[in-house]
Amino acid sequence: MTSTTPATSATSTVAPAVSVTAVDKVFSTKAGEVTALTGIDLAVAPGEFVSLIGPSGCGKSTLLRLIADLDAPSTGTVEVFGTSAHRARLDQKYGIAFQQAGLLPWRTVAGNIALPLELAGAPSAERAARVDELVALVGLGDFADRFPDQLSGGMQQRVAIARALAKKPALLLMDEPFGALDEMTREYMQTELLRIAADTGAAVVFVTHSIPEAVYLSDRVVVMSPRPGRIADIVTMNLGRTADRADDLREDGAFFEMITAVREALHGTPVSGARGVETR
Ligand SMILES: Nc1ncnc2c1ncn2[C@@H]1O[C@H](COP(=O)(O)OP(=O)(O)OP(=O)(O)O)[C@@H](O)[C@H]1O
Repeated sequence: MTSTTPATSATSTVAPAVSVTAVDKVFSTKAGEVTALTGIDLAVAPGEFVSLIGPSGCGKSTLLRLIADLDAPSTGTVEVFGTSAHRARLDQKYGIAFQQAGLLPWRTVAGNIALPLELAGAPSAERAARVDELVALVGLGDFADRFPDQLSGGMQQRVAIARALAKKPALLLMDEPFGALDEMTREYMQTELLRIAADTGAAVVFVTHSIPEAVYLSDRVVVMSPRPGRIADIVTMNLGRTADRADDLREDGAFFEMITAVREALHGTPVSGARGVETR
């Protein structure tokens, strides 16, 4: 079942959205060295949706941070669309969204979404047009002038996603973006994210603790094991194109079969390591 190459365009000559090769990450702490990741090889195709799942401390966030160039690997290489992760960050080739929406409270919805465009020096007319497009894309057209504290958690998260998309990145890096939402809002946001990813053609690397969330969203689910963090398995979802997934997929037999497949892959990891993964 393990395949480090993308499920789609495996024979394509187009550079992968993400290419992680022979990566180790060792942190030096006062208590000694912590090997967070070892022997990581992973390629994500353009437009592909890949989730990272695994017990607490297996290195999911560390791997995402290496792809985002927020930290550097100890050995190995990370490339984004064929350039170094560092170059890709400077060129703003990806958008990033974390569990906390991280909005600026003194800026409106439109002001928050415009921020990356302002930082890039986009002319104000172009900025305004793009912000209009983005608030519509995430369904917040009537809320452009509101401030973050006037929005629900789900709406704040949609603003964060719109901000991440402002520069039209072909890659989105998301670390538990829906972890703080109630279950109904979370399911709604999952469906919205698939729609937005399909509309924009962006590849997504998505960290989650939830098996159903990973199964619903992904083309492939990367199952990680802890101490040191490594890829234990990669499970390809046989649920049709992510772009076409509707809410009723969650009640489909094939959906439950895929949940079982991911759960079994996780249970291949040490039993004590299963902490921190939700099966709901
Ligand atoms: N800056 C750091 N300094 C030292 N150790 C770190 C640092 N960042 C992460 N680690 C360690 O690396 C390991 C992997 O951490 P990471 O946060 O990537 O795991 P995770 O799978 O995302 O966990 P969780 O599911 O709980 O968010 C852990 O043992 C953690 O303590």
